Amino acid sequence: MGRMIELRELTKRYGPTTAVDRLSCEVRPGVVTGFLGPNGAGKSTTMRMMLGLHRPTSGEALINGRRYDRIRRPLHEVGAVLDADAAHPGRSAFTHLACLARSNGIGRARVAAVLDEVGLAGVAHKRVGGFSLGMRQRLGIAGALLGDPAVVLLDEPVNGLDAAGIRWIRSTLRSLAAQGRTVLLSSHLMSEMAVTVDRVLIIGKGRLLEDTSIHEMRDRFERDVLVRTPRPAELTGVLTRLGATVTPNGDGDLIAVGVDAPAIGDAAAHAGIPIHALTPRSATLEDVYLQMTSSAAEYRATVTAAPTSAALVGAASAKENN
Ligand SMILES: Nc1ncnc2c1ncn2[C@@H]1O[C@H](COP(=O)(O)OP(=O)(O)OP(=O)(O)O)[C@@H](O)[C@H]1O
Repeated sequence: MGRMIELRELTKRYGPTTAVDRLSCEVRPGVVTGFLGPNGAGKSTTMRMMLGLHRPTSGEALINGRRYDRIRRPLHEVGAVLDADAAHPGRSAFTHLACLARSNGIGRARVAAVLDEVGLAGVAHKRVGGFSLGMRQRLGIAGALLGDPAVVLLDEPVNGLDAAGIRWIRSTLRSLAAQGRTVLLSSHLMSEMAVTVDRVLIIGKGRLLEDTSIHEMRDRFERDVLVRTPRPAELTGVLTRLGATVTPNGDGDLIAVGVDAPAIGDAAAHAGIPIHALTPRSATLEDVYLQMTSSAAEYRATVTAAPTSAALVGAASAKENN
């Protein structure tokens, strides 16, 4: 297989808890993939199995076609940042990386190069204990890049970072992907992911809910239009004849799906029905994600009124029936 991550029916149970449940998917090179799910969904457990830190109950996780424990020089194939505080606070950044490098047969020149790459060259000999969270994250990434690996894994890399730190991580991951690497990062926040990743793997309760691109996710969830009119019954008749699905929203307004705002305006004008407001709306990715994962949390869903549109609820419940 190519240089990528492959999960095959990966499963991890802790006593009665199934943390990861027959997860099968591929993470491709050349793009940034987000591994997304609410707290407790199984992201960390999955990443730890990819890195050979936990043994799967069944199934397997392959990196470039091999299980981690079969990889002879792991740092050269997969770099990981699981915990920003992995470095000893009393050591300097350089010493920390030099120890890591030595155990993998990597020279000191490479240590200096990665420190430069992450912007820590100026503080290479300062104690890690005095580093900010952003600096510790950079150091973690420097460690992950030491062996120039084709696969890079990061667990919640932007957690707690300020805006500049998040921007830096984002552009760093993009350039790593552009170099042809496989980049997987976990998060529980869709808002973070939407601007950073190309593809998303969404999990809930250890199960794969979605494996798609951000673009596809945006496109799939239909838009709707909020319409305010003093003659809702008549307008509903007109729009229904145009093929729209119209539902009252409870505040006296109508929600129309399957027809866009200009068509609604034209049809209303043609019928002589006044329009007081016409608002196209789209479900945000955050809404879509919350809807998806909340139904996973309940396993089988009674789909309750979504915070956004009727179209969104329809799409999400259709998916559950698959
Ligand atoms: N060592 C363990 N022993 C027992 N249960 C565990 C253990 N590790 C994880 N779990 C359980 O497995 C499930 C998945 O946990 P995991 O930490 O992988 O989720 P996560 O998606 O990474 O969540 P978070 O975003 O909170 O880190 C949870 O229900 C958790 O309680």
